[in-house]
Amino acid sequence: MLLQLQNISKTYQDGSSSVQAVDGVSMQLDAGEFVAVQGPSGCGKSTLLLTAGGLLKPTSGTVTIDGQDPYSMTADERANFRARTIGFVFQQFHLVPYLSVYENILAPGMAVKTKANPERAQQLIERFGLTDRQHHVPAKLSSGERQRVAMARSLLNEPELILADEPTGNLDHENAEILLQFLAEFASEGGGVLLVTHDDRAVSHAQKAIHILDGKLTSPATAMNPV
Ligand SMILES: Nc1ncnc2c1ncn2[C@@H]1O[C@H](COP(=O)(O)OP(=O)(O)OP(=O)(O)O)[C@@H](O)[C@H]1O
Repeated sequence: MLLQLQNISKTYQDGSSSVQAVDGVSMQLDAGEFVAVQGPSGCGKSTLLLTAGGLLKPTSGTVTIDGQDPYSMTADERANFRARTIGFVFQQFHLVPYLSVYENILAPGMAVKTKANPERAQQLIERFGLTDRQHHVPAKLSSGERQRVAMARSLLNEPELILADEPTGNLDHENAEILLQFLAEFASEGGGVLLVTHDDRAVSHAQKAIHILDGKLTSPATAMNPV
């Protein structure tokens, strides 16, 4: 099993008030699986994804990625483990504005010193149709191109798992389809994909859809269109 969440809860403490964003979520994801978690704004999707990705420690519960608990590691070990194991794709792309396409794609290699890999960055640039754009900074790109850069970057270190937070949120239909097909392809080649979204298009590419409401899963996984 690639990813396992056991009874995950996350409460944000905001002064004297607290918000329970995730409330007792358990789920698992196997290699080769593409699972979509769907729910309305504010229901805890991003919190769940950050927790699953070793970026936000849950208040209680256990996260296991590839047999390891990222929150039992030191911060440095966890950062290295994340960089080797997980690719992240976000709605807002999170590209470094002053780096070129090529440099943005190569950036995660810096986090994993043994894997900095210019050849792989070039292969990804070609695969994602960015050859003519590789020396541009993100501001010169379309939204679809920016998300393809983010997708290429997420693949640099050959992760086992991709975690995607509303990745189609800023894309038109054609670019959303391109992105979702890449995610489906990644899963069909043996990777795991966990996508959180309210976009029905995204869900139709997943093998399973899980619903979340007020921080709780509301339905068991149901089979969608098999990839
Ligand atoms: N850092 C924070 N501090 C306090 N409350 C937070 C924090 N981050 C999120 N929340 C609250 O936790 C709840 C869940 O937020 P979260 O962003 O996980 O939901 P979401 O389903 O991803 O929403 P959206 O689809 O709008 O991005 C919301 O009530 C939100 O206001």
